[in-house]
This record gives sequence, C-alpha cells and structure tokens, in this order.
Amino acid sequence: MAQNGWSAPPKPSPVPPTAAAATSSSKAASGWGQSPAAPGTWAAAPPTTPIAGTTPTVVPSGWGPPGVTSSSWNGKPASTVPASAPVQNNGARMPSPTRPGVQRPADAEVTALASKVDGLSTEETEVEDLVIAKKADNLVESAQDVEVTLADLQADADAPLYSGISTFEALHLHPDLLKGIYGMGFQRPSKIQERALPLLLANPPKNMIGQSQSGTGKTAAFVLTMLSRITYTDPRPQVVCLAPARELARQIMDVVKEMGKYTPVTTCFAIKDAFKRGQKLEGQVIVGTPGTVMTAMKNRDIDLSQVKLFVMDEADNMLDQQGLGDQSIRVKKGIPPKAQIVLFSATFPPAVRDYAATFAPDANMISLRREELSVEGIKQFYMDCANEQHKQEVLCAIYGLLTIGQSIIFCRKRNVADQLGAALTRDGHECLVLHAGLDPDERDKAIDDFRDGRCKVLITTNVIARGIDILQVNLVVNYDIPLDSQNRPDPETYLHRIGRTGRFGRTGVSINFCHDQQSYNEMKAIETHFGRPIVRVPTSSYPEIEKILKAAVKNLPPK
Ligand SMILES: Nc1ncnc2c1ncn2[C@@H]1O[C@H](COP(=O)(O)OP(=O)(O)OP(=O)(O)O)[C@@H](O)[C@H]1O
Repeated sequence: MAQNGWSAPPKPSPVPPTAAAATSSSKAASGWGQSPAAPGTWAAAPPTTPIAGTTPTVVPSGWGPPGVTSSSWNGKPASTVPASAPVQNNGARMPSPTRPGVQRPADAEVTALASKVDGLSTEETEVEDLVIAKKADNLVESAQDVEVTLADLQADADAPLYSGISTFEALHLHPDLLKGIYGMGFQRPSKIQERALPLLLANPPKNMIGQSQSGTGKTAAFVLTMLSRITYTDPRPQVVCLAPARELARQIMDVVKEMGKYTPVTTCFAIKDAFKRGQKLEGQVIVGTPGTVMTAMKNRDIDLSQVKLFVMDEADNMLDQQGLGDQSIRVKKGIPPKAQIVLFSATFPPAVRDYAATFAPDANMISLRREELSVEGIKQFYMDCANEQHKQEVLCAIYGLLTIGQSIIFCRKRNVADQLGAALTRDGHECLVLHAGLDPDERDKAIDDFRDGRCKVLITTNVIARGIDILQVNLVVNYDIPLDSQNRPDPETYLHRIGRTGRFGRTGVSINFCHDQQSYNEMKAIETHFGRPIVRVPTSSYPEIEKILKAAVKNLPPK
C-alpha cells in the first residue's frame, strides 16, 4: 500500500478570512409599528448571551389577526381548527412517517407531551400524526455503556442545547404551535431557541442576527417566529424566507408545515421549476432561493407589499458578495422597508458580520466566540494518502464503514463527485451523487432517497454543505479540503460540512483526506483556526483503519 509523509508537521499556513466585501445596502428600519402588549411577561427567561441592543419589553400576545384570542384561529377554538392544507406546488416532499432514525413516541410519551399543552387532551393532539425524532441511535451509548440522553445534554448549563427554561410554554407561544412542537418530539428549548425567541417575537419587531452551532435548532427559532407573525385572515404573502439551496428550502418548508400543521397557514415554494411563468406565488409563507424569488419579482408573479418578516438562513453565505449577496440585496429592496429582518447562521466571519449589521440595522445580536463554534460531539480525523488515486482506493476500501449509519462525502468539484460516484459504483458499491449540475427533479430525488435511507452514501459538493439535517448521518468525509473562491482554506465551509453530523447532541465522525503537502497544509490551517485536534489515521493497513474508525463511529461518547 502506498505510504506518504504529509504528516511531518510543516508550519501551518494562516487562514485568511473568507470575507464578503462590505457594501452599502438600503436601510430598513426595525419595528413596523405593532401596538405593544403587556410588558414583563418574558421576565422568566432573560437572555444571557452577549446581546447588543435592547432587551425585549413586549409579549407577542395577539399573534393572530387582531381580535383573535391566543387560543383560536379566525375565531375557531384551537383544537377544532383543521390541520393546515398548505398550498402544494412542485418540489414538495411527500411526508415520510417511516424515516429511519425517526421514531414515533410511545403512547405514554404522547400523553405526557400532550398534557403539557394546556387544556388539550391526548386525542386532540392527533396521536397518529405525531412523529418524533427525540432520541437517535448514536445519542445513547458511550464506550463505557453509559447512557447519555438528550435530557442529560439539555441539562448541562455549558452545552448549546441547554436552556434556563424547561418548557416551551415559558416562551408564550400559541397553543397550536405548542402542539406542533410537541408533535415533533421537542420537549425543551435549546439555548438559541430560549434566547432568540423572546427577542424575535417582541413588539415592536426588531431585527436579529443570530448565531449558534450547527444542529442546535436555529430553524425552529425562525420558523416559530414566521408562524407567530402571520395575520391568518390575510392570504397575501407576509413572510419571505430565503435559503442558499433548493434542498435546504425544501427542508425548511417541511419544518414550516410540520410545526404549523395545527395552524391554517398557507405556503408557497419559490424554487426553480416549482411554478410556471405567469403563475402567481400565493401563500402566507414563501420559502425559496434568492435567484427564483428575484425572477418572480421581476415578472411580477409575487406580491411582496404585505411582507412583514424577511428571514435569511445561512445568512453569511447569502450575503457573501462572491456568491448570493447581490441577489439577496435585490430581494430585500422589493420588501417593505419596515419589515423585520432576521439573519441566522452557525458562522459569521468578521467582515460578513459587519455587513450583516448594515443589512439588518439595529439588530439584536446573539454571537459565538471562535472557540465556541465547534460541535463537541464530532470527532475529527485525517488520512494522509499518497496521491489522488490512493484517496479513491482508500475510500473504496472503507466503504463498509460508510454504511454503518449514513455518510456524506464532500468534493470540491462536480466532476470529482461524478468520477467518485462512478468509481464506487464500478466497485459494486451503492451511492448517490448530488450537485448543482443535475436537473431540479434529479436533485430532489437524490436528496429524498438519501433522507429516506434508500441509499446510505451521498457524494456531493458544497451545494448541501449547509443546513441539511439528516439525523442518521454519522460520518462526513471531506474528500477534498474546502477552499474559498480564492483557493484559501475555508474554515466556515469546513464547519458547516462536518456539521451535517452530530446533530442536536448526537455524535459523529469526520474524516479529511489529504493527498499532498498542499492539502495537508490546508487541513492543518483549518485545525489551527478552530484550535481543535484533527487526529491522524494511518493509511498503511486497512484493518487498522477499520478498527480505529469503526470504534469512533460506533462508540464515541457524546462529549
Ligand atoms: N428543542 C428541540 N428539541 C429536540 N430536537 C430539536 C429541538 N430543536 C431542534 N431540534 C432538532 O434538532 C435538529 C437540528 O436542528 P436545526 O436543523 O434547526 O439546526 P440548525 O441550528 O439550523 O443547524 P445548521 O446550522 O446546520 O443549519 C433537527 O432535527 C431538529 O428537529
């Protein structure tokens, strides 16, 4: 087997910031003039994260249309409102109640969860519809057979999943949203949910720039805000949510529908091929990608005049002037200037953060220090291969390992992903390839097949490096070390890629492949950036590789 010597520690090259240039943007004032509600209700859950700006003073009491009580939609009692029939257009995923790794709660659990929603019986929570993702396999066992549960992790004051409040009720959400949350198996808010939601829901609305580690529940924080801000008697678009890729937009839409299933929300996709030119985008919540929303605006296929909330997930990526920044600015220009702007990401490199502050002026900020960015449960390895060909050989050799759970293999270029897919297939191994060169329906099929566990290995590019949440992914391979548009090591993309595993307290493994001095230096630069060790796995013996990595994949303790 080929030997190599990239591990002789050379001096790591410094990682320059992958910054977006700061440019000016149209200013949006925060607050769009809702009347304030009773102060003081949030007192039980004061934010403790370093937050710039004021603390919230106001409760989102009447978050339905004016005159609707907090337990009813459009005058109907909460429990008699039918599950939403959101506008369905192309790109939608069929619900898959039997996804691997997702368990239904036992009856007793459902009773306990349902009883948390004041005044609702178990029956009213539609037990049959409850899908729970409470405890995945890799959350529970450490090498010492000590069971570590989500409850343990959420009780650890230092963990990103911890919150000072023990229930979602303390966040004063609408009962029908509480039903949606508990139906998804959530029991207790994570730190970002506890801290962001009071700020996001306060009136008058204030902009937000929110940061929290990957897999810690940012989506629920902004989706609950979206569903809380809608005036349900008005069918026009009121919320626009943008994501950098169609796969992520589709996933966010799944969460909107699942969390909002007891509300009468209507939704609409703004992703490529989901609608025809001339077809109006109708729905209270629009979720899409910036290019498609821009096109719909240009063609006057979307009425943005009533939009009061503009959310950008993976905001640092969406504001990056090398990428989607231009399109995001144009969408923002079509939205009423008083709309609340909400930006979320796990990473905000300094230059982007400065720019974000002009994009979302006077925003409340929840930030992380660099040393807090890494997800504790993800064990990081590297393998130093002799050359490109050897990388491929090693990958084929460890294929069995890739299928212990599910794994994602990231490549820098589409053609490399295609070649690798072909090589694994030639070797008799099943895998899927997904990149932006595929047609939209091919992309949808690939991610759905992977999400539903029909195939266990996904080879891809950075197109799904961010946001994709598939709990049973326990291994991420960086077949190529991620580089930015100027070919410098890209720590942010690295963090997002490896964050596809280790979701919400689960454990995971990442393996980086190096094949020459340069790729070794790039990997080392990323290691230095985060100050977390990336441990060498020798490539000289396949049994040895299997032994080390299998032990890591199977037995990692959660912390
Ligand atoms: N309070 C909660 N209790 C239990 N599970 C939760 C809770 N909040 C979120 N989750 C689950 O945790 C997982 C990760 O959440 P989410 O995708 O929102 O992470 P994220 O912070 O947006 O990550 P990324 O930065 O990678 O986009 C999801 O499967 C979600 O359903």
